Amino acid sequence: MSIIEFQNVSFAYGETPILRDVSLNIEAGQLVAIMGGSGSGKTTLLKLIGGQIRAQSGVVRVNGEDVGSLNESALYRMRRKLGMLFQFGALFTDLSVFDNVAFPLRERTALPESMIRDLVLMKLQAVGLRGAAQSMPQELSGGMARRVALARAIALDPQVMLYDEPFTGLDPISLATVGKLIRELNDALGTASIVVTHDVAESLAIVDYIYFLADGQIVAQGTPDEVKASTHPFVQQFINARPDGPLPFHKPAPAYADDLGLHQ
Ligand SMILES: Nc1ncnc2c1ncn2[C@@H]1O[C@H](COP(=O)(O)OP(=O)(O)OP(=O)(O)O)[C@@H](O)[C@H]1O
Repeated sequence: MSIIEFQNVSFAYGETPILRDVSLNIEAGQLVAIMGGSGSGKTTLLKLIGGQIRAQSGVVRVNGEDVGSLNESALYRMRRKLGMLFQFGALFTDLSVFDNVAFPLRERTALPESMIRDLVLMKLQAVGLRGAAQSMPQELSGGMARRVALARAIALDPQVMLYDEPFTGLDPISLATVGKLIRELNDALGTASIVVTHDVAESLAIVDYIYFLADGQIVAQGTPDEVKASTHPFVQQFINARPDGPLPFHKPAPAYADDLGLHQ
């Protein structure tokens, strides 16, 4: 069964359409990348899953539940199944690594402290940082901090993991480590995961499937092998990092001479 399902979803901010007729399915155990240029609607798509915004038409389902029709308490319950790692995955700087990972467990469960301790150590072990449990965030490298944020995001054993630019600002080795962890945790937890990223090489290395968004629409999709072999102009432009193509370098503008006031 699909854990995440978009059925002909359209979303607009006021009169400005952001997503148009988006359909996709993600099953348990699947790791999917959403790629697309700046402003193409990637973060909007994640917000629809979290229920921060509601689609004007179409249906977004998480684990079979129509997110757009949930009331506040049902939404709160649904969000417990979501783990999120946002850009830079900010840790609480006044809390130790241990307390950062314990935070969602203390906030959202009534588990006794002895059990919380075991769970925190298990999550830190999974990201290779049990040895840093007593460190403060400022003592960690960027890559380590991202891994702690990852341990915190999976603290409640989510069914769905959403990653918004998880690789931003990481050196190549930390980036590969975080990528490998995202894949391993996905498989170990059997989650449905979405990674929003600009990192083509890392996505092709770790994900099962890729959706390309342009201007609020899915313009191409496929497995990493299909994407590598694709002759689709948008995919070509994206994976070869060409500055111009279907995604134009120039934002549409009035004629240059008119803009400069060069009238005859
Ligand atoms: N609250 C808002 N009100 C109005 N417009 C918004 C709002 N939030 C985002 N937008 C617009 O919606 C469009 C899509 O934004 P979104 O954040 O989904 O893009 P994105 O693909 O994640 O981009 P990036 O890669 O730059 O983060 C953008 O043009 C943005 O300016």
